[in-house]
Amino acid sequence: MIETDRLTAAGDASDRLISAATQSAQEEAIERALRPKRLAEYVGQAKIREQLSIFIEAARRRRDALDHVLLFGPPGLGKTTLAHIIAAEMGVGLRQTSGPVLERAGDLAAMLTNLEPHDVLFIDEIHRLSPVVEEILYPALEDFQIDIMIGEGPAARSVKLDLPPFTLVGATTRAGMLTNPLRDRFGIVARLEFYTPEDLTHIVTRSAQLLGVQAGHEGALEIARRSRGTPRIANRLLRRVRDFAEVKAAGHIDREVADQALRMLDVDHGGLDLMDRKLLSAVIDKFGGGPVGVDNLAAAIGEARDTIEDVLEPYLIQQGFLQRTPRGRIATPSVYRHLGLDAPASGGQQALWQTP
Ligand SMILES: Nc1ncnc2c1ncn2[C@@H]1O[C@H](COP(=O)(O)OP(=O)(O)OP(=O)(O)O)[C@@H](O)[C@H]1O
Ligand SMILES: [Mg+2]
Repeated sequence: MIETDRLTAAGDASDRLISAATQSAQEEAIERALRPKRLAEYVGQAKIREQLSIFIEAARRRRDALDHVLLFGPPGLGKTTLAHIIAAEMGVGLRQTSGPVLERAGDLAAMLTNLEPHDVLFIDEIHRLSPVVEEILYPALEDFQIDIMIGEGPAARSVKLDLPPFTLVGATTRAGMLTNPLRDRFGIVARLEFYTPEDLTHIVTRSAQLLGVQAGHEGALEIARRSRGTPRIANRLLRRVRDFAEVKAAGHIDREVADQALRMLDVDHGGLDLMDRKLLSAVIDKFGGGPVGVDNLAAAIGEARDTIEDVLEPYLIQQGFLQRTPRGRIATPSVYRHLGLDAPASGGQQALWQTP
C-alpha cells in the first residue's frame, strides 16, 4: 500500500518542491538571472521557435509591429521568458501587467496610451481579464483605437483615441477559459509543450554553468528526467541537488549524487513528488481508481480545483498516469505499475479503458 500518513504530511501544493509556480522573491531573482534573453538561447519548443523567428523577421523587414501572440501552457514552461524574448528580438520595449491587476477600463487605457510604436504589451493570466477591460481591448487590438468615456451622466461623451501599433502578448495556463472574441484576435497562437529530458538536460547544464555548479552530463540528465518536463522545476531541483552535493560530494553532481539528493527530497524516479502521489493514491484508494470528479478529488486531498487542473494534472495526463474523461478522472494501469500496486484485473474500469 502507499504510505498515506507520509503523503498527507506533504503540505499544500504551494510550498512543495516540485510545484511549478514561483515561490519567493529570491527565487524570482534567480529565475531572471537564468532566463534566456534571445531566441537562440531558448531551448526546445522547436516549432514555436521556428515560427516566431520567421514572423519576427518578416515584421522587422516590413517595419511593422508583430501580430498579437497568445502563449499558453502549464506553469513554468517559459511563457514569460518568451514574451521578453519577443520584445528583445523585435528590438522594442516591453510593458508588463496581468489580468487580475487590470481592474478598471482606465487601468488598461493608461497602459495602452503610454506605449511606444511597436512595443510589446505583455498581459499575464489573460484569462482573468474582467469583461469591461476586455471590451476596451477589442478595438485596441483590431484598429489600434480605444473608446473612452469622458464626464458622467447626460454630459458624458465617448472619445476615440488613436494608439500606436503595438503587439499584445497574452499568456495563460488556460486557453479554454478565454472568450472566443478575445482568442480570435490573436494572429499567432503558440501552445507550449512539456520538455523532453534531452532539452531539460541542456537547460540544467546551461544553468549549472551560470550558477558555477559542477554537473556532469549524467548528473544533469538525472535531474532533467525528474523535473516533470518543466524548466522551472529543473532549475529548482538543480539548486537543491547542488546543496546536497556541496555537503556530501565535494560539490560535484554526478548521477549517483543527483539520485541520492532527489530521493532525499522525495522526488521519485519518474519525477513525481508527494503531492502527485497523494493525488494518484486518492484516486486509487478513496475512489476505487475512478472515475472521480475533480471537485471530489479536490476535497479529498485538500487542494484547490485550479491547482489540480493547472499544476498537478497536466503532467500526470501527459505521462499517461491519469485520464480525463467526461465522467471524471481515472487511474490508468501504468500508474498502478509506477506505484508498485496490483492493477484491478477486471471490473468497471477495464470496460472504461476500452471505450473510445
Ligand atoms: N526554453 C527555455 N530554455 C531555457 N530556460 C527556460 C526555458 N523556458 C523556461 N526556462 C526557465 O524556466 C523559468 C520559468 O520560465 P517562465 O517564468 O518563463 O515560465 P512561465 O511559463 O511564464 O510560468 P508561469 O505560468 O508560472 O508564469 C525561467 O526563469 C527560465 O530560466
Ligand atoms: Mg510567467
